[in-house]
Amino acid sequence: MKILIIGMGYVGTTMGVALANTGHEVSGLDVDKAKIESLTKGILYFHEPALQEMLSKHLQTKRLSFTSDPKEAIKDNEVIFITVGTPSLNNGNADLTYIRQAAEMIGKYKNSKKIVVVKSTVPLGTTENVKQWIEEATKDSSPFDVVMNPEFLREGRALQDALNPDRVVLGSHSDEAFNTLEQIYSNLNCPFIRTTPVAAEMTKYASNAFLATKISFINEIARLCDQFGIHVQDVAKGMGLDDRIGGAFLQAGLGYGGSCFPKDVKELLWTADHRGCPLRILKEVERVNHDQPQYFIEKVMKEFPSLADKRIVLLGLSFKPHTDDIRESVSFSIIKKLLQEKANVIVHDPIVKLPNEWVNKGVKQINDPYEATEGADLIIICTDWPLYQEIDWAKISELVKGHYIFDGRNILEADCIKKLGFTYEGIGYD
Ligand SMILES: NC(=O)C1=CN([C@@H]2O[C@H](COP(=O)(O)OP(=O)(O)OC[C@H]3O[C@@H](n4cnc5c(N)ncnc54)[C@H](O)[C@@H]3O)[C@@H](O)[C@H]2O)C=CC1
Ligand SMILES: O=C(O)[C@H]1O[C@H](OP(=O)(O)OP(=O)(O)OC[C@H]2O[C@@H](n3ccc(=O)[nH]c3=O)[C@H](O)[C@@H]2O)[C@H](O)[C@@H](O)[C@@H]1O
Repeated sequence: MKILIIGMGYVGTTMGVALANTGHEVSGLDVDKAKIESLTKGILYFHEPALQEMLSKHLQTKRLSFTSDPKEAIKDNEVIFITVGTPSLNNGNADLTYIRQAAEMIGKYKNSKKIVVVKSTVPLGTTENVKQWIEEATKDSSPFDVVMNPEFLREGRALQDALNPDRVVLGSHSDEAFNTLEQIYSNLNCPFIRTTPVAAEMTKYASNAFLATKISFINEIARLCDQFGIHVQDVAKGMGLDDRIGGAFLQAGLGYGGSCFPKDVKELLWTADHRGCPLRILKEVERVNHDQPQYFIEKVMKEFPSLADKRIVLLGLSFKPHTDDIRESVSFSIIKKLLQEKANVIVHDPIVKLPNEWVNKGVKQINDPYEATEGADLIIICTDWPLYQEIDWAKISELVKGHYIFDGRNILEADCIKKLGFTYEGIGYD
């Protein structure tokens, strides 16, 4: 089938590659010409495991192409996915500017029957608005359907998730649209759910909100574990083996970051408040997450009442491993607090380049982990990159000045690290 995807970000690019891989003929459209230029040359402009290889492959099979020309792209394709961003406004509400622009663009250039699929995460009721925005912008009388089809992939394993999702949720009022989407996804071996657009929108927000809740829940339990000298990992393992609970998303640490959980939790809270139906549990989830970096810094400052002029090496800048995405990364909340305490901050990340804004504030990046840790007074781990488990901590113990490790992701074996002479502190783990 011929498919157009509007918005070549993390989701749109991954989807495009995955759909091309299942035999569809996919065009990717973006307003950002630099992204289109890069993708057309076969260069993935962000880091995502395995995606580069498959992008190159499907440029060669010619099942994947990219364009900046909305008129031709919309005319040529009957099925159009929208994967543009829905960032937070200052009040927490999602900014629908890009969604509306995409809808109006479809309306403007639409010349025949279309199925428009909203893949972006959009607030309750938005899919109906998309329909209206297309109608208002079009002179063309041929029919069109709108479907809400939320995306559940995770960064760092986006392609794997796109090729093997746990479920496909489709929200529409049209059987024909349901059938077309099921045909597009016919190679996927997972349950399909047919529902209304607004229920599909809610399913996406409720899923992210629930996962965020698991994280804040275990982080609070970890704080109590700290009080009693309990290893929270042991507790999470014991809980997770119960099928009704499940072991995923019970990794205590610095809290959740990224481009989605923080923004989607805010949006759902905003919507609930404005309907007079506040979500009390979710409010606390957000509060616990907000306080988690401060809780961690307080642990550090118990050992170091003054951080002024201390050489602190911070490991990990991305919001999670296997991605170069730093949107809402907790690492930067930690760096900010360390700078407020007048510390001397050195950072390391296997793939992220420190943005200039932070270089200008005096933060220094060193690309070799051994060179970075040389002369350190203390080390802070912010991202659970496997590299930080694999590096030679015995060698590092000979390079540092002070033997202190604060592990914000609980990734090191405390006993082994302590044997090397380090004082080790995790979260709910020491
Ligand atoms: N990043 C993720 O892991 C996931 C994101 N989502 C949701 O998917 C949506 C997209 O997220 P990302 O891919 O991370 O965003 P992104 O910011 O990486 O990409 C969005 C792209 O849309 C483009 N764009 C904006 N307006 C446009 C227009 N009128 N026409 C053509 N292109 C336009 C931008 O230039 C950008 O390249 C969001 O709603 C997000 O919440 C859902 C699941 C996973
Ligand atoms: O809507 C979205 O954009 C996506 O948001 C999350 O995916 P993502 O943000 O890529 O990454 P996660 O693996 O969920 O991690 C999010 C944050 O939670 C943290 N986390 C995760 C799991 C855990 O046990 N503990 C924990 O602190 C991570 O370090 C990271 O900062 C969801 O997992 C996806 O299903 C969803 O599609």
